[in-house]
Amino acid sequence: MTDVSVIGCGHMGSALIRGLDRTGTHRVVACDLDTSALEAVEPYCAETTTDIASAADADVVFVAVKPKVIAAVLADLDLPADATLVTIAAGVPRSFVESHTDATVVRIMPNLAAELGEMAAAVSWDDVDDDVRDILDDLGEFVEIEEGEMDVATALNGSGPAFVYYLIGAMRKAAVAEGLDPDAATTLAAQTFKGAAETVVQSDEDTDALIDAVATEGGTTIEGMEVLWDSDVESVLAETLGAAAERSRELAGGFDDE
Ligand SMILES: NC(=O)C1=CN([C@@H]2O[C@H](COP(=O)(O)OP(=O)(O)OC[C@H]3O[C@@H](n4cnc5c(N)ncnc54)[C@H](OP(=O)(O)O)[C@@H]3O)[C@@H](O)[C@H]2O)C=CC1
Ligand SMILES: O=C(O)[C@@H]1CCC=N1
Repeated sequence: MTDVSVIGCGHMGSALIRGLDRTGTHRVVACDLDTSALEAVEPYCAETTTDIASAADADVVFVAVKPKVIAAVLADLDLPADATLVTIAAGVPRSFVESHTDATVVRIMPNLAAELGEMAAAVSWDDVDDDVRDILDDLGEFVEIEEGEMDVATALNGSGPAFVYYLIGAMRKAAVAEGLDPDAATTLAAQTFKGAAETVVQSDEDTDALIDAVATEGGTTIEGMEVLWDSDVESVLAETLGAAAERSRELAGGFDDE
């Protein structure tokens, strides 16, 4: 049983809280200034509080507020050296957080699938912290990266769910335009992404080989793939990730002199 607190119970903080509740192996204190945010997570945690001091008494403290308020939150948060502070804020360097706390700082980029135990997270840290490792295992999959790679990870797995929602929506829309029932199209589009993602995770083959397996000679898939290969979809996706990563770098720039 690890004592965890989550400061900031908005979209990402509440996803972490709900995800941790699924495992039943953590005692979670939720902290937010907004009482309606606390009411929403109350069923999933041991305690809710508007008092940041009550959230400081935990082994692992997630700071899940927006980058623009993190300095104010850190100023009010007094953690002992044996605590671990997990920062999830896009673009906020670990060194900035370290300069405002005695706790060990771990920087992660999570995503909203934490709520379902299907999070993809990128983590940068010096020493492996077993409590944090166990928590991340409970919430999904994580990879360890250098902090310099955090901007691209933020684009890929942090912002990524939004890009994937867009792609699912676009395929669904196209199927409906071709005459499919909208509810059927939603199920088939979403489950196709889910199944394809699981195949990539479980297969030893690369995505080109997996495409070959779908594309029967003289069949339907190759006709669609020819359109994709001739299009600028690949460069549009590169631009999409590039824009998100660039914004992460810009946010980091705001913490250079602090
Ligand atoms: N959303 C996502 O998918 C992801 C977000 N992140 C990171 O997570 C962080 C939070 O993002 P997100 O959840 O989207 O933002 P939200 O605005 O949804 O949540 C932030 C919460 O923090 C609350 N808050 C503000 N100030 C304080 C304070 N002083 N003490 C306690 N709580 C406070 C806010 O209240 P109020 O609304 O009243 O200001 C709000 O409820 C960001 O740093 C973001 O970069 C990382 C990965 C994915
Ligand atoms: O959009 C954002 O800034 C946050 C970080 C990654 C996902 N959401």
